[in-house]
Amino acid sequence: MQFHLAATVAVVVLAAWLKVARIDWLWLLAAITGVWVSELINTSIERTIDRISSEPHPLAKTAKDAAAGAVLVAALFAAAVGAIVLGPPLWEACFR
Ligand SMILES: Nc1ncnc2c1ncn2[C@@H]1O[C@H](COP(=O)(O)OP(=O)(O)OP(=O)(O)O)[C@@H](O)[C@H]1O
Repeated sequence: MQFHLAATVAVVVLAAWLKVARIDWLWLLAAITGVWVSELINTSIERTIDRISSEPHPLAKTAKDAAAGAVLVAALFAAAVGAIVLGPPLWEACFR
């Protein structure tokens, strides 16, 4: 959660500094929201499974791994959006 908060602040500050277009703000906000929502659901599933039983069980493993996979998918989407939206203007600002 602390990593997500730091990443969110960094992206928002960088996007504001680069003055990205309004439509690009929507992509960034969608990506940030996707990561936060998937992480919150992942945490909820993990805690619920741990509350029910700490015994190893194949279904518990599948549920936790699927929830973690959802976070990974959202993070990959966010990385792609970040690269597409922030990459070119950042390159422009740094090297031209
Ligand atoms: N009850 C269980 N039965 C079987 N496998 C489990 C069980 N609990 C966890 N595992 C396996 O161990 C891995 C790590 O579990 P853990 O609960 O530490 O999740 P985590 O993703 O590391 O959570 P956190 O975000 O709290 O660090 C899971 O991805 C899952 O494969």
